[in-house]
Amino acid sequence: MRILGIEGTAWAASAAVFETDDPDALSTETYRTPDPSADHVFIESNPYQPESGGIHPREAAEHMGNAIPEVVDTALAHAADRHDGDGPIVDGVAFSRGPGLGPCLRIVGTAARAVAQTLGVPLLGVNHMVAHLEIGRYQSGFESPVCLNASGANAHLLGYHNGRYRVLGETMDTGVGNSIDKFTRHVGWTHPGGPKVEQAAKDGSYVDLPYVVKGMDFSFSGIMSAAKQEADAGTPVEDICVGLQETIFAMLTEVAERALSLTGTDELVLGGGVGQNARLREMLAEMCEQRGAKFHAPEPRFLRDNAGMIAVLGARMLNSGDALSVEESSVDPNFRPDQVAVTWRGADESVARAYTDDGAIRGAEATVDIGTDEVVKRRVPKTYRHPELDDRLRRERTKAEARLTSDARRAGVRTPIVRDVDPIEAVITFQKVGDADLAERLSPEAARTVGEYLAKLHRVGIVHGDPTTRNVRVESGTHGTSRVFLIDFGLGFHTDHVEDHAMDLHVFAQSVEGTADDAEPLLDALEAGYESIGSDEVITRLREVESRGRYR
Ligand SMILES: C[C@@H](O)[C@H](NC(=O)OP(=O)(O)OC[C@H]1O[C@@H](n2cnc3c(N)ncnc32)[C@H](O)[C@@H]1O)C(=O)O
Ligand SMILES: Nc1ncnc2c1ncn2[C@@H]1O[C@H](COP(=O)(O)OP(=O)(O)OP(=O)(O)O)[C@@H](O)[C@H]1O
Ligand SMILES: [Fe+2]
Repeated sequence: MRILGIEGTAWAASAAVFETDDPDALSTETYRTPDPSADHVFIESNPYQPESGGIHPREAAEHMGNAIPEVVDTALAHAADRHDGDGPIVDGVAFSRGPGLGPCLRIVGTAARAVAQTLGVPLLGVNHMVAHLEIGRYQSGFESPVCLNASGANAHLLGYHNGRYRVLGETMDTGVGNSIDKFTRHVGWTHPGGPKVEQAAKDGSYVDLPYVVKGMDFSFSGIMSAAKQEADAGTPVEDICVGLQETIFAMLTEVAERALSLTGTDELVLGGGVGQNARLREMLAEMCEQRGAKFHAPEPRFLRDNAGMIAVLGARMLNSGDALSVEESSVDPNFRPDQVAVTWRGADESVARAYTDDGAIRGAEATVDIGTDEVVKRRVPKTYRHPELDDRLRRERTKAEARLTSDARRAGVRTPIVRDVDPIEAVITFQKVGDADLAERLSPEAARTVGEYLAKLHRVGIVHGDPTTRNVRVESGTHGTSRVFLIDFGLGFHTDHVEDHAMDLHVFAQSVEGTADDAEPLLDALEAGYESIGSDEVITRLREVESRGRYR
């Protein structure tokens, strides 16, 4: 099978030819690790380089108008060379349908339709974000990994469940590459800034910057303002670059680890242009090695925007009969990865794995030894993090967790009793509570209680910070009654901000959607529980958080 791919969502005008002698490796029925020697990928790209500032949509579209026909011609000439005579020179034309800049996407769509019609072959509309993560999954042969996409306009964690890619966590403001590029513009460097930050960081020393994760979500705006202020105050820019890399990439590594811990999977793949950064890859590889997980990052030509990843996913789509008619092939600048009906994967595959509790649990942050009536939680040093950052986080979180676990109980929420705290060693001894994590015992009744608990916390100005289905314990009593406990307050803090309260609900909802078969009744119960005690304003804000398009 031979597929032409076309990419042009923002800066890379790119065309590719993907050819495989092993089409079985594309299919879900004969699932197995692809044989890399059976594949051939040719990529021709022409990047748009803004003369000053960031990407200008109009200039980018002009670039696509000139460069797309050229790269497509080059790729088609290559396909013609490899063709042995019968039938059309490619079996299908795959193109980036979105997300991206509208004017650029329209040029890509027009080119793809023209080639597909001329050759009389199927048209394949690819979601660019799903392509960023499927390339790593295809190459690695991993069955059901957590996927971290670290690209320019986005940053998110995805896992496949029930026929779709679920967003397990994502940026609450700008994409990771765009955030870095904004800082480099501030200090007068040309676009793109990411590679320059990586280079400059080689000569700098670490400076502290704000570190913001909320469950598996995160945000970059605070750290970026702080970085700009440091630059204005005269801190050497190389030092800020070290601080930026250490902080941002530790955040991404932490949320990736939390997603592994939540889903129980032991496979991680990386995608997106920021994935070319060696320090990010090093942190992820180290984290995975330490928890016995497998990690795969594609080579740089498949990480940055490229048509190779579009062609490879197009081949899988064609293989599952997932072609588009010309009439329904319009582009979509806001195409979210969780909107894609995934036809090329088995309906019962899932990122969520059965959980084994063997007496010592490895969470995202800590190791937890489970005794008969006590548990000991140790925040062991994370060697992927800069030692200063690691010390700070372990100490702060241990103190916050001990204090908030007790504060929450006074607010009427069931939590384990704290028996001992050692903030220096970052160890807490708790009463053992519950007989399973909520992830194993999902029920609308328990979800309702979680809603009530969060409302009680918010009423006294406490945010949990990480209320996932693994941070709720359930104890079954006689006659079908059960008691519910909240644990793991390490990311908690005190605030009355509606946004932070809504984020607690959002984090819980995402953890349910990523792993439950029927999330709807659980989420309804969560909200009903919350509304019975908490403020409507928070639910209204939750709707807003959920609807935020993040492709800016
Ligand atoms: C929608 C689509 O157009 C968009 N594409 C995109 O953002 O291009 P991508 O190639 O995935 O990523 C580009 C970003 O990747 C950053 N980047 C490139 N090399 C880097 C490096 N060595 N270290 C850090 N960032 C790097 C650049 O600064 C830039 O912000 C996306 O995937 O979000
Ligand atoms: N007090 C407790 N009683 C019973 N089980 C507990 C208790 N505390 C923790 N556990 C078990 O240990 C697991 C990990 O604990 P915890 O969530 O506190 O660690 P973590 O490393 O912070 O995890 P993450 O950051 O991934 O949520 C829990 O999911 C739960 O199964
Ligand atoms: Fe991209």
